[in-house]
Amino acid sequence: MPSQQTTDHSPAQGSPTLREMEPKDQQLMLRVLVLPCPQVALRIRPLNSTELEEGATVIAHKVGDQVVVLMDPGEDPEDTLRAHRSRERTFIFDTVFDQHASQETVYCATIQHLVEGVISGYNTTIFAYGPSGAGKTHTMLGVDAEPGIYLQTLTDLFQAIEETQDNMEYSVSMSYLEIYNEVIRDLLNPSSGFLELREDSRGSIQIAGITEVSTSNAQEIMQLLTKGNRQRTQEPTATNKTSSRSHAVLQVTVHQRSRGGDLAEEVRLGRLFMVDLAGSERAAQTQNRGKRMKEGAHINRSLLALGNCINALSEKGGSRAQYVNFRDSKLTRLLKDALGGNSRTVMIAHISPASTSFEESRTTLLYAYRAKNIKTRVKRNLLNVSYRIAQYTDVISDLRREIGHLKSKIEKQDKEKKSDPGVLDIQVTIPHDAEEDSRLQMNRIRAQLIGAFKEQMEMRRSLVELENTNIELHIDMSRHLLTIADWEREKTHQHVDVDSGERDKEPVDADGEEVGASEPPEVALAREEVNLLLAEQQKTAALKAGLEQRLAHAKQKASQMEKLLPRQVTSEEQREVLQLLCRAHELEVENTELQADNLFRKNLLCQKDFVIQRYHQHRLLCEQVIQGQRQLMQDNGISAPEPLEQQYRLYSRELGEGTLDRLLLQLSVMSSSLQDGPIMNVSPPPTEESSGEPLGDRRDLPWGATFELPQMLLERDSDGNRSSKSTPLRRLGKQDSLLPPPALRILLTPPMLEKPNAPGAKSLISRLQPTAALELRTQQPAGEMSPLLSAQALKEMALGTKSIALIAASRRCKVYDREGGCLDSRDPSPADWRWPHASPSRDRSLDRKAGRKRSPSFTWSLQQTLEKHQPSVDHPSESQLSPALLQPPKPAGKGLFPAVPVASKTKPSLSAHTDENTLQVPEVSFTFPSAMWQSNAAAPSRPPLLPRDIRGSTDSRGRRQSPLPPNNPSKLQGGSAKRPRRPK
Ligand SMILES: Nc1ncnc2c1ncn2[C@@H]1O[C@H](COP(=O)(O)OP(=O)(O)OP(=O)(O)O)[C@@H](O)[C@H]1O
Repeated sequence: MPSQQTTDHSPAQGSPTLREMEPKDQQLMLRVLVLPCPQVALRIRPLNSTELEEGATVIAHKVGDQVVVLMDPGEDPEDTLRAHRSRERTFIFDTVFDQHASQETVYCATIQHLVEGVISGYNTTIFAYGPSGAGKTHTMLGVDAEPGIYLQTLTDLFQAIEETQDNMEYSVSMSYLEIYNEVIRDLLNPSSGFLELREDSRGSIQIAGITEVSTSNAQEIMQLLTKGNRQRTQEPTATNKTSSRSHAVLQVTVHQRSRGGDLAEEVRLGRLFMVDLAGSERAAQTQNRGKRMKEGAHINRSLLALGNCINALSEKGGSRAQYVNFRDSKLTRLLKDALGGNSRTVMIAHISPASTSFEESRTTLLYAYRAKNIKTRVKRNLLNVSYRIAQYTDVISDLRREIGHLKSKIEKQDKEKKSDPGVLDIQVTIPHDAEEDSRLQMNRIRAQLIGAFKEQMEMRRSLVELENTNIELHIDMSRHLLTIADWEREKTHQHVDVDSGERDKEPVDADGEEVGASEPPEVALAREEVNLLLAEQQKTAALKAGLEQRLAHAKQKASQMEKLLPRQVTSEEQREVLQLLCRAHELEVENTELQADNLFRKNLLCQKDFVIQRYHQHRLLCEQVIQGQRQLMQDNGISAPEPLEQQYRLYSRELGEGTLDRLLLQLSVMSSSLQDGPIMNVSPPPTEESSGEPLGDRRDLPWGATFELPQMLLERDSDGNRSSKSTPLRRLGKQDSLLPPPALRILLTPPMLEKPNAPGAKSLISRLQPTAALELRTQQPAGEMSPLLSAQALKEMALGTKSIALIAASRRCKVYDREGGCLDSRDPSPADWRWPHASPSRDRSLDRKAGRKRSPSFTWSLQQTLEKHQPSVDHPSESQLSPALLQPPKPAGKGLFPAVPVASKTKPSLSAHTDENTLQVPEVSFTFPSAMWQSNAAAPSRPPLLPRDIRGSTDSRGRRQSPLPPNNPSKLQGGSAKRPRRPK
């Protein structure tokens, strides 16, 4: 019996649903959760009356939650000749539902967990597939007593929206269409005729002229759907009395915008497609004639096109490996994103259990099974996010300049008043109606000035917006240029292959034709788009130039008005106007600073999200490559050299421990906290009095950012699960919690500051750029705060920067040297297991390398921080880390490569594990060894951090860690309590 293996992508049993999670965790999930391929479920409907009348037997059997066995009714059990060629098939899906499954069960197991993603800006597609009469419309639409997926999804969607409505502004719109005989009809406005499909500049599919109805609740949508459904083409066929002869697509679009007067707030756009496909059918069986037959042919053609796309996409390498012809039918064009692009997709295949439907069921199962191998790349749709912090810094510096100018004017007036008391006398002698006139004139001028000021601000904002548009166009253009470049490269490769006599390896498209000769349609489209985008860019540039001219003119007018002031108003009134202007400018500066702050944060998060996504993709690719190569080596009996084997074991171990996943999780936690906490303080630097601490040490900190590590970060266990009850001591009770968090790398890209020398901008710019030092504060348990680091301390740390991994590696080697071969007989020779970069010369070269790679960012060892702030503890990092840290590595399972001791988990960065190529995230890196969390800088008398019961505990993979005497520093440090020298 051929069994077809698949991986399980169904939601983990017992894991909390998004709604049950803490809000921060929700955010985390929504950012990190990526479904690598469609979730495919199967639903088997009950036998219907016709089938029973025909005497059909049940041949589709659900086995467990994921397996279905389809028996061949034509098989003769007595036929020994065919005994080994059974047509019985076993298929594994993410979920299998039998005739007893309720609508709710189907919904909860397949769709529910994706609903929250839609409101966070992810695209989601649900489609029902199967032969005619298999139950697709029943699953999607349902009946009043048992509503289907449409209503349940929408109810949950609106509920989720309601729950987050305080912070977000939503607008939901829907459209409902059918594809009948390859034409698109608007089911909400059937009189609009046939509609066209178009691809916008972002590559997403749009339907020109479709009716978009704004709705506010699920019931309203259901009413519209019922109305639309009446318009849907339905006819009785031999297999179904109410057969849908078209593909119906319900599209719900959720626009989400953060509340508040943010200029360039984030706008998320989530699209939910719910597709009830027309039933596939066999012409011979349906006995359709004439119109019905033509419909059937169209349905089958579009489903065939869909099948071809599924086949092409599920080939190894997916859409990159071979050309996927989405353009073959309207259906595939519409579902392009759902299948191979940016969408979380759920396919629910339907079959009848009847023996009379064996062929349909078999082909449906094969079809659905193929869909499981499709890979999609899911990303969140974020719009209008401005990255132009530099623009804001310009505006701020302009405003600051104006404030300075106005203030100096006021001061000048004050001086004049003091030196010429006659001014006062003049004022006193002003007659009453002249005073009234003057007041009116004053009001007029004040109104004019404020109007001019507002106008200027509007123009400045529009300029920022235009600049953003420009950037978006630029990004779009890069995307298309990349498509073209990819194609050109592919073409070159093809030529090279042809030249080297590998012509027969040329890729073929879905129809088996060679694609080497002609350009694929998306490349042609990309070329068209580039031209359009160029024209758009020119238009934007012209608009920008016009606006800049108007702004310059407005500025000139305002300054003329200011000059006229002294002639038109009395000195006291003029003072008032100037003060008012000053105040207005100050408020605007504050406002703009807040916006810049907000943008900076968003920028940071976006970049981090992007890095995570890319990194995740890269990691998956590496895993595939490694596994593929290992398989190849195994198949061909090639044995890898020992060092390579060692590295592979280390790699597998990392994978098992989920180190990288934890890293991703922590980054996401960090970003959640960044969203809440202050990131940068753009207000003027604190004075000595206001900050309450001497300025001496901080004056030279150009970037006064304060980072607070979220408590949550400290309260995560090794699996990333949050434990609200965990306390430092409680955590100590758990071996895993002793594992120090992996390196926390925060990507901080200095904003593109176009005019760094502009007066006023300089201070903000310097604060935006993490170029010199950071004030680092960790949130200690039980409210203890480690002291802020002074600039001097930071400088020292920066000077003495060493990768903690190098220190740890070097220590291990030293300990090994001191212990002089105390490894057991299975241990390889020290040279075998010693970390290659443990030698001082190697250290130096690595350090140089690291320094080169990371410049101008900083990696500093917090161990030094501890040393600095904990002078009474002889060597905090060693006395507080697991004793196993200081042990020579023990051999792993089979004994060739040493088990990485607990200490190795203190190695904060990927680069610390091996000296092979590592993934570097250039920019600012913080390394937080566990000692940081476990130290008590303020109270050196704290009891030893490693309780007795932990010392002999097991590691995360269940291996025994050898215990070491806790209070035998001489043993720990090779007979000397001296601090080991750092590698140079
Ligand atoms: N799980 C089920 N439980 C009870 N009845 C069902 C179930 N699935 C389908 N049915 C019934 O079977 C009949 C045909 O179902 P349905 O119209 O949903 O099929 P379909 O796949 O949409 O067909 P077509 O492609 O021809 O439109 C309907 O009367 C429906 O009520």
